[in-house]
Amino acid sequence: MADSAETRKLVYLVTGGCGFLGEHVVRMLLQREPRLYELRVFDLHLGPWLEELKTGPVQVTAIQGDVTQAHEVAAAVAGAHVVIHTAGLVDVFGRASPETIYEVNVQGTKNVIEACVQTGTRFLVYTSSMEVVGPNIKGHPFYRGNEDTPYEAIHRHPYPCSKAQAERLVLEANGRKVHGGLSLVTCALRPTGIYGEGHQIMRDFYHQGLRLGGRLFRAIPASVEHSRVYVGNVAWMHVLVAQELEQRAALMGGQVYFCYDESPYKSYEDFNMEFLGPCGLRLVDTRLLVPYWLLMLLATLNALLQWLLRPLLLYAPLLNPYTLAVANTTFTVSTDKAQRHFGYKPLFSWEDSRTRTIRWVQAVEGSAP
Ligand SMILES: NC(=O)c1ccc[n+]([C@@H]2O[C@H](COP(=O)([O-])OP(=O)(O)OC[C@H]3O[C@@H](n4cnc5c(N)ncnc54)[C@H](O)[C@@H]3O)[C@@H](O)[C@H]2O)c1
Ligand SMILES: C[C@@H](CO)CCC[C@@H](C)[C@H]1CC[C@H]2[C@@H]3[C@H](O)C=C4C[C@@H](O)CC[C@]4(C)[C@H]3CC[C@]12C
Repeated sequence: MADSAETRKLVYLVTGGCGFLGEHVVRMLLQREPRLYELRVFDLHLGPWLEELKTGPVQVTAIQGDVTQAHEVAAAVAGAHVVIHTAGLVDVFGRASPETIYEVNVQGTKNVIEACVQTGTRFLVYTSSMEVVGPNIKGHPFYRGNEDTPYEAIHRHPYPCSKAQAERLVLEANGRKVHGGLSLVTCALRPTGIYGEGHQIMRDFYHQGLRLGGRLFRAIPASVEHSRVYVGNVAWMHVLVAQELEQRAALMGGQVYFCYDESPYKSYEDFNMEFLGPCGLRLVDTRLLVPYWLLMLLATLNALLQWLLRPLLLYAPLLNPYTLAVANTTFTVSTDKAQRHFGYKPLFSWEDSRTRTIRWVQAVEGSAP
């Protein structure tokens, strides 16, 4: 497509644009949205990599800001055509207080919605999560489910509760009149566990394996399957939704879409080994599964230690009763809703996604944990 000033007229805002997913969304927009005139990247912590993007044809505006501050959000949103709201506090490890998680995930999302209404921005894409659905506190499996599969979505943990509340707010806002009299069009994307370049938890597992002499110990039975999705495909879905919302407002407005691709269904650990294996780690003899009661004991002990040590230091290991429950419950998605509604096809094959992630883990090798 011609790269003329006439074709470039849209202003996009990406909140959380310097996070794991946000950075991929930002880069994907620059590659795949030829109508882009200005790209605003809003984050609490701006990445130095943004500088290198400022030399291209699109005006990249870095905005250091906090979604919990309504005036900062309103200033960033004013004049934007589309907002992609990925900013969030992703914490299932007890690093932040429940109040802070709600403040960022729920109040932050309210602020984004109100800013759209006040300033006349019509298109809002929200990054929700599979956790809005499950796994639930009863540990019910969600097997090859889609957006319409009945499931008891009951949660206690602040992260899924906050994402569920925020998603509801976004969907309820669909159709609200914005400044200027037109209607707001919103929708929510629900990624399953995202992986790929920049995935902090993968990095943590890798360093843990190195510390254990190149070994990881299987904790979860291989039969417990999870859906995972490559970050590049999640970013691509966000860009496609943003591009299609105007033309297909009646169909897509107020809808939710799981994020999916061709990544295989596997247990969380077996899936991670697809990348960590080629980087020299091995999962110790599959017959020597750590017994579940022992894991539960360790997880509970970790939670207790976290509570006891809180006045002195932050102790937030990967294993706690909540992460154990999530890891130990099947949650797999099988749907084609995104394809039917806006023509989504994964941009990256499983082989591409795997190769890119392995290359990234190999580059992480030697870097500080
Ligand atoms: N990582 C996953 O597996 C996964 C899966 C499903 C959904 N999600 C959702 O995707 C989104 C992005 O997650 P991620 O994995 O990239 O996390 P991340 O922590 O890497 O990115 C979140 C970004 O939001 C920013 N942020 C946090 N608080 C902010 C605030 N108050 N104001 C402005 N910016 C703030 C952070 O600085 C960070 O750059 C989140 O909304 C998360 O709930 C993530
Ligand atoms: C029992 C441990 C022994 O190896 C393994 C613990 C693994 C857990 C740390 C992760 C298992 C499942 C992950 C979650 C899932 O992939 C989906 C998510 C949704 C998203 O919105 C945020 C991240 C996460 C909650 C993700 C977090 C890490 C796990 C609990």
